[in-house]
Amino acid sequence: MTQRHTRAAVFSAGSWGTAVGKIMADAGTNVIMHARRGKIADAINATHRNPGYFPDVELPPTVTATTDPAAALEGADFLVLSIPAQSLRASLTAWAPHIGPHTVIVSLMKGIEIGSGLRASQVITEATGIAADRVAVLSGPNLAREIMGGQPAAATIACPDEDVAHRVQRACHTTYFRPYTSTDVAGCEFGGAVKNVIALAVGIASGMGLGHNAQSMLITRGLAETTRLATALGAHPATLAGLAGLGDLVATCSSPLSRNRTFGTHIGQGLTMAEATAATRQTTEGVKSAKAILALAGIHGVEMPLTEIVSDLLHEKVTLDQAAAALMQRPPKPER
Ligand SMILES: NC(=O)C1=CN([C@@H]2O[C@H](COP(=O)(O)OP(=O)(O)OC[C@H]3O[C@@H](n4cnc5c(N)ncnc54)[C@H](OP(=O)(O)O)[C@@H]3O)[C@@H](O)[C@H]2O)C=CC1
Ligand SMILES: O=C(CO)COP(=O)(O)O
Repeated sequence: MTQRHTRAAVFSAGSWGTAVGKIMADAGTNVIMHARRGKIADAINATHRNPGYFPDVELPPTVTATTDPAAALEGADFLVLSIPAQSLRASLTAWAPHIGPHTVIVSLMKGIEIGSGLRASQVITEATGIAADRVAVLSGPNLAREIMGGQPAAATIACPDEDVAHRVQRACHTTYFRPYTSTDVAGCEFGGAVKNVIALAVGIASGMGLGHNAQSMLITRGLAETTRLATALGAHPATLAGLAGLGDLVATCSSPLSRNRTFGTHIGQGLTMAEATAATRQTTEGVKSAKAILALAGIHGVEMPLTEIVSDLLHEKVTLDQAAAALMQRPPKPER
């Protein structure tokens, strides 16, 4: 008897969805991408390339595409979700009726929902009624463009059910992609969401012409405030020192491939929010999540001075010089 191939439905065919679709196909899974646009789905089927995001990279033949959510989800072992975090709840309302009773959900999203303050995995369980132990999170230093080029990378896969995390790990393990497992879902998700805000801060500093000392200060103090928030909300501090915390923070804050860092650079160079938004074509989660993260910090009494100043800059409440002065002139304190 021939063994049935594992099947993954990847929603949607943007940068990271396409890269994870390729990883899973390279790991031996049959992948079906759900694209919003028929043009993208048709091109993937006809040319094995995604012309909207990576026209130069050939996808394995086991990657196909559709615009029909029911067809994509039929018989899926995994539903991989990779859309902007703020659109997740509304999208799930349409997709949830097609999710099978045993399908494992894998969230790739790095954002906090405005209004509810929920992490993506929490939005998924709330919007679909699926139990948390069927929802895994994949997070780490994973710039999609590098991974599409076959460059080595690692990530953390977190799920309260270790067996589920191991299943996802097996489905994503390739010669160039090395996933580790964890049960600390909150730690992974806060690491991923807050680092986008810190990458905005580092981009702003870089755009202002500030040097590596200033950028390292922001990365390090950014990690301190990420850890404060995450641990106040139940995360393990070690997770924030791992791939989904420090690892992702370093990659995103250092690389010109990061959309968040690049957006920050535009702001630091003096572009208005409208101009920076117009210059950015892809998802920039930190811009939206800053507000939600700050609200969470307020509720839980956690000090997040960098997130606060980035949020003020994004809402054009302070100038760049005022923001820099406000951070440097905070009262002296012990390092923690
Ligand atoms: N890119 C990266 O390197 C990484 C990204 N991530 C995270 O992955 C998530 C997705 O980001 P990424 O793939 O980069 O974003 P992209 O902007 O590259 O792609 C977004 C995808 O979502 C679709 N989409 C956009 N708006 C909506 C909406 N309102 N409803 C439903 N679908 C929508 C887009 O469709 P269409 O093409 O038709 O517009 C596209 O397929 C984010 O949370 C990000 O933080 C995590 C790790 C790495
Ligand atoms: O999360 C990422 C890398 O791990 C991608 O970062 P950007 O969304 O800033 O491009």
